[in-house]
Amino acid sequence: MLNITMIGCGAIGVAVLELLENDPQLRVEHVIASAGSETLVEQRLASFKRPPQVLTALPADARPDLLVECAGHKAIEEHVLPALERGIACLIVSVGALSELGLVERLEAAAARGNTRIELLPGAIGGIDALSAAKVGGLDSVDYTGRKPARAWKNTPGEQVCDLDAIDQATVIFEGSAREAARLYPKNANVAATLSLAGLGLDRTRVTLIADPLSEENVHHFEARGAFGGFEMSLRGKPLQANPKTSALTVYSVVRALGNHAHAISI
Ligand SMILES: NC(=O)C1=CN([C@@H]2O[C@H](COP(=O)(O)OP(=O)(O)OC[C@H]3O[C@@H](n4cnc5c(N)ncnc54)[C@H](OP(=O)(O)O)[C@@H]3O)[C@@H](O)[C@H]2O)C=CC1
Ligand SMILES: O=C([O-])CC(=O)C(=O)O
Repeated sequence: MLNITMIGCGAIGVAVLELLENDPQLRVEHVIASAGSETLVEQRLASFKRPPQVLTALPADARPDLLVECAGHKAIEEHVLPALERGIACLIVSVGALSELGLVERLEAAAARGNTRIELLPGAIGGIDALSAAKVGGLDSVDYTGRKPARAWKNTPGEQVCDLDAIDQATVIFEGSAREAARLYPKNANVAATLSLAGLGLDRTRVTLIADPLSEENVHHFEARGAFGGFEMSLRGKPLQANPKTSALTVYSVVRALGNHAHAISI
């Protein structure tokens, strides 16, 4: 059985815990919450058969088999880097954090010192296997468009571009590089960063973000061209009720990745 520590217990974290409850090979022992949010998180976990212990930092003597981040960009610096230094393998969903200059190199150095690994999860998108394989032969272009219902762009710079409550048609709120998208939209452009890191890099991947009042889905579309040929994919994700910014597939992506570490056959 794998002993897991989970960072963050919001929309993704709670849904992952629900799905893992009956897996005898995976056990989340600790959940790391933001300081001051411990009681709230304990309440969220009250109905679980064996709720994980809620802490604000990994105890010095704790040695989980895996640490999985489901919290947000700041958690990478705060929890993932120190865990890697301690030799704990980490899985992360907040891939957009790697858009900060130098962070990729710091994560690699921490993992090398800890003799461990960091795994960037596909989250709300698919096709990362094909895109990163295509990169081996050389890519010419990768274009990504993220389209979400208008409410998913609340409390983002999109509010300065248009009135999200008043728009009656799909409106482009951002065009630029994946690096800039991930910086400006930390809760909405992790997919842009993931596609970039698998493909052409954060500065050469072109990103368009759209607020669409007529859509109920988070639609991720990308097109890649290169020596391998061409590849186009459109994924229409259902948003989580607990957080309309986040697609349900992100939860399943975490559960799949953890299962692949624990089960005899991985796919
Ligand atoms: N790769 C992908 O495809 C996707 C990635 N994501 C990433 O996943 C993150 C989480 O998504 P979601 O669960 O929907 O968001 P929620 O806001 O519902 O939950 C995040 C939880 O993490 C907690 N948290 C935030 N920072 C820290 C920290 N430093 N240490 C411990 N806990 C922390 C928050 O607590 P509090 O509010 O009390 O700080 C909150 O309870 C997003 O911010 C985004 O970066 C999301 C969707 C798709
Ligand atoms: O969940 C999604 O649809 C994608 C998302 O928020 C992100 O890319 O950060």
